[in-house]
Amino acid sequence: MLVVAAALIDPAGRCLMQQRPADKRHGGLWEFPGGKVEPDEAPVDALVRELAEELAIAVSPAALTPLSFAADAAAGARPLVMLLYVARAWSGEPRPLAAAALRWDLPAALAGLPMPPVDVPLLAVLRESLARGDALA
Ligand SMILES: Nc1nc2c([nH]c(=O)n2[C@@H]2O[C@H](COP(=O)(O)OP(=O)(O)OP(=O)(O)O)[C@@H](O)[C@H]2O)c(=O)[nH]1
Repeated sequence: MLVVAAALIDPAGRCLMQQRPADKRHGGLWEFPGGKVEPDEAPVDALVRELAEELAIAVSPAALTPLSFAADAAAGARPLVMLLYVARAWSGEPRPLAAAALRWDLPAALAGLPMPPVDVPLLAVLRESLARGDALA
């Protein structure tokens, strides 16, 4: 299963995380907004679509910068590969259309949140990248 997700970073350097509804897989955990890539869909197009569906924001494909990826091969579950992009520009104010809640926090403050396994190393990469002041993040 290929999943795409975005770290939306605001001008204060805070990252948006959303909480999965209790009745879904990984319910209650905090995740990057995004979702599954459909067959024949380009990953960036899938992410633009998911951000519109989940948050009601418009993001240009050019504003999505690939950051890293991670894989989760947990026993009993479909192997998952997640591609994480960074975005600093979008239009609209993110609204929790699909999530139980949204929160904005500095990546360092997000580290203790309960999140799916693939998100943990990706959040660490994001923190390091932001701390270095990488142009891409
Ligand atoms: N969006 C998102 N999904 C994640 C993250 N980490 C992670 O393990 N996942 C998993 O990746 C899968 C994404 O599925 P989803 O349910 O969000 O995607 P979707 O909107 O396309 O699916 P649906 O329409 O079937 O509900 C879920 O199993 C979810 O638990 C993350 O940071 N963001």
